[in-house]
Amino acid sequence: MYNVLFKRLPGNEELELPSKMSELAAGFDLRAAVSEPVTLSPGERKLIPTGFAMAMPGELEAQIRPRSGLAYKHGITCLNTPGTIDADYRGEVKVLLVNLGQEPFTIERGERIAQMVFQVVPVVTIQEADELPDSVRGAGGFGHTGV
Ligand SMILES: O=c1ccn([C@H]2C[C@H](O)[C@@H](COP(=O)(O)OP(=O)(O)OP(=O)(O)O)O2)c(=O)[nH]1
Repeated sequence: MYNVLFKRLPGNEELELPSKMSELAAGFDLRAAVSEPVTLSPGERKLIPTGFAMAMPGELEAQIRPRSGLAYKHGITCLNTPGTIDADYRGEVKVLLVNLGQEPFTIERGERIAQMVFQVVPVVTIQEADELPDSVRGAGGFGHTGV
């Protein structure tokens, strides 16, 4: 169990904090903190504020992921999915949405636009090496086993 601190940014006191829509949902839904409705034309991308900043334990990251309903029905997704929120980031969490649909899409204040999933990040050290251990795959990749 991890405890994450959320701080509402000024002007967003009434906005609901990220929340799970069911007990076992993996993601906390994020709400748009836009001051007025924002429209994304087809192909357009915009950085949408969430109205909060946070502090999580150092071993965690948070991933910003699209909501499947918005993607399926309207072609709205996160351009940089999954967006990475670093444990030491104290700025406002933002969501980079893009409209891959055929129609303009308008985002209203408070609308659930994406979800945030927390993950433990393994501690990794980088060690330079002249040789790498053999493996069955070797250097094969990018479809070398067939499509
Ligand atoms: O969807 C996102 C992605 C990132 N961030 C914030 C939190 C994250 O910790 C910071 C930096 O993100 P990232 O490392 O992906 O960006 P960068 O392009 O490498 O920029 P930087 O040089 O600031 O690390 O921006 C968001 O609010 N939303």
